[in-house]
Amino acid sequence: MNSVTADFDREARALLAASPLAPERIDALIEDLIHQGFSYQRDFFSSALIDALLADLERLEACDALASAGIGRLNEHQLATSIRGDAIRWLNRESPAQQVYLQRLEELREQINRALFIGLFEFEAHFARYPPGAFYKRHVDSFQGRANRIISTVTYLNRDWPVDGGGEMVLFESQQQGPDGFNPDASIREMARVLPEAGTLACFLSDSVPHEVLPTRLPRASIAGWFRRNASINGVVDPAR
Ligand SMILES: O=C(O)CCC(=O)C(=O)O
Ligand SMILES: [Fe+2]
Repeated sequence: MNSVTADFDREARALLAASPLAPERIDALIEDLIHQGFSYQRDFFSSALIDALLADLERLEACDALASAGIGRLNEHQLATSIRGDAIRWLNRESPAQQVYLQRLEELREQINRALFIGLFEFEAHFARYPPGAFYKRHVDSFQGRANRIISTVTYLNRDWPVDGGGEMVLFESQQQGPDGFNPDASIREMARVLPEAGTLACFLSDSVPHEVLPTRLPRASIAGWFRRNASINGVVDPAR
């Protein structure tokens, strides 16, 4: 093993030891998911892991490795930014922080599978940075019937987020989608408003919980992720992303 890989492994081991998940918080999250279709848990992740993830995101930003997020088939830039204004980078285990984060989410995946028998089989996630003024209009993360994204997760990385910082995620009452998907203009009841505070994990059902990100006043950092089930469309296995 060369010294670079040795350093990487040492750092990953130290971070892993510093960031255990609390079993009772996982239980609480799963209970909420069963009863209300969403959950958010403050201080779910240790400061050590959150700080390492934020440092990783800042390193990626400094080398211009984030790209404007697209939406489905719309790649017209202006149209996309009228719906969402974040820049993203997919996690790929390139740093100890990403490796440890993905390992913790793997543990969560196993626990959810054990409790709910829903056969989640993989997790994909990206860093997201919302510059001041950016938002993400109300949407659902997957289409019913074609749903391979089953449970959405959002982890926030923002230390000392002020109450007037904006950028809250608003969760709306679950809705059944029509044949054309979810109607973005229907009026629906707000269920929860989540501050993007460092260490908070939010989870919700991907195909039935509409949500939005309110305009942020400060630069806002997060990791959006999805537990997936394999979906095959017309016999073709749907690839990740
Ligand atoms: O960052 C958030 O609070 C939610 C992001 C989101 O809805 C998404 O990326 O699909
Ligand atoms: Fe979303």
